[in-house]
Amino acid sequence: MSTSFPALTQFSHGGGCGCKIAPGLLSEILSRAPRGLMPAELMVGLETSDDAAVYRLNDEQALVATTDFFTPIVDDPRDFGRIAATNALSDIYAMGGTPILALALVGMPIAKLSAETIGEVLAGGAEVCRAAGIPIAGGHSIDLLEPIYGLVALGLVHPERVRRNADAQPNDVLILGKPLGVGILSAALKKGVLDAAGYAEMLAHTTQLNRVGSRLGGLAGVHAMTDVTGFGLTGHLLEVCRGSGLSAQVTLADLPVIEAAAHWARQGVVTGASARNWASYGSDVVWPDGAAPWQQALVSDPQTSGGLLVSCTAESAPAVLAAFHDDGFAQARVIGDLQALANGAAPGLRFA
Ligand SMILES: Nc1ncnc2c1ncn2[C@@H]1O[C@H](COP(=O)(O)OP(=O)(O)OP(=O)(O)O)[C@@H](O)[C@H]1O
Ligand SMILES: [Mg+2]
Repeated sequence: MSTSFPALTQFSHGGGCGCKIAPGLLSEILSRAPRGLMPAELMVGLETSDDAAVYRLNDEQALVATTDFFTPIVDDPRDFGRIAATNALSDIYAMGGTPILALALVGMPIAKLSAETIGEVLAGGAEVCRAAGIPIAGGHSIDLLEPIYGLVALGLVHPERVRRNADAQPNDVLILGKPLGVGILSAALKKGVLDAAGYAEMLAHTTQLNRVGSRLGGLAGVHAMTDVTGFGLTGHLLEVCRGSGLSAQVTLADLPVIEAAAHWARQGVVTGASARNWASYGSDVVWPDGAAPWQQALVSDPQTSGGLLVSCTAESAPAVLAAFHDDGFAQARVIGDLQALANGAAPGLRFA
């Protein structure tokens, strides 16, 4: 961590994916906008809150398009740039796609931050795009009160390898690629109680590219995929359930968890966004009697640059887990499954 730059989180009211507008309010806002055009080539649009738009170019190729930007979640400018870029590319991988190019989105308080500091943020983003094998081919930059950074990301995917969040099938198992808790670690950082090892762990997870998604899109048993970000595991899994018309069961004891995050959550160190997220899930979530409040904070914890959530057949689960493990996602594991809806029941999620 460099010390020669001003601490970036002092400029942000809430960092990373924790500054996303909560799902309930977002859908209310979006419902007020007139419905846009729906060309036949648009394979994935707004309707199921999916990770990216997908537009069929020809029989072999579809364009995947997404954008993500947010305020600083860490103090170090280069680390902030790396995390934001890794997060922005994640939605391409979550559709089964491969990124081809990015544009940078930059808003910075230029009276408070030097060109050198802002340049470090951009260098962090450039480092990640280079690792992902793509150029940053342009962008847009404005003077703003709070720093924001992110990317427009474009990718390609074979139309048959597109993995929506709405195509999960009954009896699929659910596999989560990264452990939960980076939001809790960011709350500990903001409180000044996160040690160097905790910071290193947060950075390791948030800068790990979800590249394995391109490979998973090619596995026949993989029906649906999304990435877990600002709405927490519960929010993004509910998007899968609603889009697919299914109910989910998740076993709390099977969740991969960052140990330091469990420690801080038990002490009550959590983000404000987790309570907002929880409130927005409403009655679609059944919570077991006796489960601890820190576990509730964990399943609603906003994950900045979180893991892929895969819905696949039980037969393909070993191959999915092997792909994750090969790609360095050591803590990927099965966390639950999906079932058809009972007569008249609404899509929902039950924790056990
Ligand atoms: N202003 C907006 N206009 C149109 N669509 C929007 C707007 N803001 C958000 N959306 C859409 O709402 C949905 C929000 O769902 P969600 O946050 O899970 O998406 P996401 O892009 O996968 O998030 P993340 O980038 O954090 O993974 C997405 O489909 C997104 O494209
Ligand atoms: Mg997403």
